[in-house]
Amino acid sequence: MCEKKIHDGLQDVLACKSSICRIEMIDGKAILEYRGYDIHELAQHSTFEEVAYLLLFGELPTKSELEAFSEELKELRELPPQIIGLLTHLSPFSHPMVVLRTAISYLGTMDKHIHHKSHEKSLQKAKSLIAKFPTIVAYFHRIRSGQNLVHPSDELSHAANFLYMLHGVEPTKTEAKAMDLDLVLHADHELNASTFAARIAASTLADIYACVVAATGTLMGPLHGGAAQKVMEMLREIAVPWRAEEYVKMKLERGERIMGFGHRVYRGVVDPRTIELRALAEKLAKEKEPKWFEISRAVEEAVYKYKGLFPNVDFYSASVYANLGIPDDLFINIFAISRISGWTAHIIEQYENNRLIRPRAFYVGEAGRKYVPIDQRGD
Ligand SMILES: CC(=O)SCCNC(=O)CCNC(=O)[C@H](O)C(C)(C)COP(=O)(O)OP(=O)(O)OC[C@H]1O[C@@H](n2cnc3c(N)ncnc32)[C@H](O)[C@@H]1OP(=O)(O)O
Ligand SMILES: O=C([O-])CC(=O)C(=O)O
Repeated sequence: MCEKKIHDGLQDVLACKSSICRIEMIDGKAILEYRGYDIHELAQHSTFEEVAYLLLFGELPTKSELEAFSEELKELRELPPQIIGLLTHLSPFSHPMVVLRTAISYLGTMDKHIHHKSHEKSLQKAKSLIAKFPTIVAYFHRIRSGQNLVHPSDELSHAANFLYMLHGVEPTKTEAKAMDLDLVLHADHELNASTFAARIAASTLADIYACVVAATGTLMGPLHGGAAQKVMEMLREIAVPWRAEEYVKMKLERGERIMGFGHRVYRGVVDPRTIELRALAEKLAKEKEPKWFEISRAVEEAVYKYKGLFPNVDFYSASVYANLGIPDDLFINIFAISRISGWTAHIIEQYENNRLIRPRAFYVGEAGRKYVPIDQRGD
């Protein structure tokens, strides 16, 4: 064991084969593809429903396949009354990500075929989870803020329907498009921590709900999906663009991390999603509140100046969500609403080409100690 190299944080370790998401650095530029399709093209032309289909089935849908898939999702949106009951019983002060993972677990108790892992059954469960995530998040938010539930609309897309259920009014075209684009950009990202957690659980042949709970819990951490909420806290603290440089300098001098910057894979290169999200944040800023985007730009410049780091996917998401009227503590949930499509695609891939994931640790503790009976250990 001693001579073997320890891959701290599993950096650059290839842990499995996958045909879902490709990240490659070519000529100093990052390429990101879902199932071989470039993220910029998907951002420009596709919808979340199309991308979810692509991730799950491996191919872009035909028009009729997309219609059927979208209809299926619509039919699966409503929650069983037991889940609504659960949402009303949970503390309104719980973090909505804790609520989401609790609701997923509860959904598992209601699935009579929880352990079935055939391709067809797993796809069915995946579609149900993708369809229900926005409803869980929107219902909990309305319950905790004492508002009536807004039931899913059959007329609206996945993204537009989420905003409708959350706010109780139909979003404008710009808002619906912005939400949809954000969901497209967050849908998958290879072996990020939450997807890896899902795959580890899947590799034990645990049920899909257990895998998704593992992923949801992992996404919540501030070094992963939790960063977007922290970014918003930072933007609020900075409050005006001219304070950004001084704030960043002070944080870096104290050895603190700036949330929404740095990435395990995109080192010294721009995350392609940032380009799309920055443009989206700018577009919304022109039509709505410009402040968050202006502060974000100033932070981006300062972090590059003092640390040479680029923003990651969580950074501009914050100002996009703020301008869509989404409360700060729902930011991670929005990530999950999108990423459930990637998680389930990876879980299915793991089930179908499985080997238990079980690395080793390099032991650094004491060895071969002699057991001392408790009455001989002193006080
Ligand atoms: C959806 C997502 O999960 S995207 C990531 C979201 N997370 C965040 O935004 C949290 C802030 N970012 C970070 O903490 C990190 O960049 C991570 C966790 C994303 C990646 O961590 P690692 O790959 O382990 O980065 P690592 O620790 O090797 O950093 C390399 C160098 O950049 C610095 N660095 C990395 N991120 C940051 C940051 N956000 N602020 C300040 N310095 C940073 C490190 O201090 C280190 O500097 P040094 O070489 O001078 O010591
Ligand atoms: O890939 C990662 O480590 C984190 C990330 O950007 C994501 O999950 O979208």
